[in-house]
Amino acid sequence: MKLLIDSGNTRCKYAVADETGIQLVSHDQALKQFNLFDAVIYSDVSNSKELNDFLVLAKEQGVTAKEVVTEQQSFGVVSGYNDFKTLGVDRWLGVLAVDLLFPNQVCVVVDAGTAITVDVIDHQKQHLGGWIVPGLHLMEQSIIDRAPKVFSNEAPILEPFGTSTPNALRSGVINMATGTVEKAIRLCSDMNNGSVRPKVILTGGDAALIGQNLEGEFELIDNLIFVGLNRF
Ligand SMILES: Nc1ncnc2c1ncn2[C@@H]1O[C@H](COP(=O)(O)OP(=O)(O)OP(=O)(O)O)[C@@H](O)[C@H]1O
Ligand SMILES: CC(C)(CO)[C@@H](O)C(=O)NCCC(=O)O
Ligand SMILES: [K+]
Repeated sequence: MKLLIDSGNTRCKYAVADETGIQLVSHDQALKQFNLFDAVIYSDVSNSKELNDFLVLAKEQGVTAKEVVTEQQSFGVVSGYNDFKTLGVDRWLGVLAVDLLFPNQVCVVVDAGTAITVDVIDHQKQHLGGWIVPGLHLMEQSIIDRAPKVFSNEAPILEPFGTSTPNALRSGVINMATGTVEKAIRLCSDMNNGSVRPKVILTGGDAALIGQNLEGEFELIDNLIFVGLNRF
């Protein structure tokens, strides 16, 4: 049984993997079950303390800990970055996950967390590169911090066009995100003579919200990064 750890920008997430599949678990559950694991597989974009605590524990108990990092090529998937090491490992894991789940299909992978990232893989396992934009929370907060009259509230409502400041802000940032994803889908279709709509895979804390407002089909895969980690 393996413990998978995704150390993100805002928080660490955990999953347990065995023959039966991948199960998301809390920090406390991971800690409590630690003696059951024979390996820890992790990725880290932020040098988190929480992750480090688990690495210390693994060392103390003689459990192998393997860090997954970006490579020029993994499982036949080729990075689209000029300097492959600079691609975020969370993005690479998302690409490796869709390669496993949807082999030889053009996929647009969207990870909506602190940042929103978009990555594209073609039908020949070639990663084409992607986009990095601020996450929903970051978009809202950056304006609130800089414009004294812009504010949000507990439950802003999405409207076609916002009729209050909180609704205008929320509706605006959601459309920033969905517009970005829809543009990526369109670019991919155009690259295939408009004949193939890519498969669209959403993950991350804000994936559901973006999905609800996105045109066309998509798949929501909460544990996508862990599917990638579990390949190692
Ligand atoms: N408990 C929570 N803590 C932080 N963000 C949350 C939480 N619940 C929902 N969110 C939303 O999820 C987004 C963060 O998503 P996610 O959890 O994927 O982020 P993350 O841990 O920062 O991931 P990463 O750092 O890998 O991008 C925020 O923009 C926020 O709107
Ligand atoms: C873009 C983020 C912050 C998304 O979590 C992460 O993938 C990262 O730190 N990437 C490094 C820069 C890059 O991917 O080009
Ligand atoms: K992430």
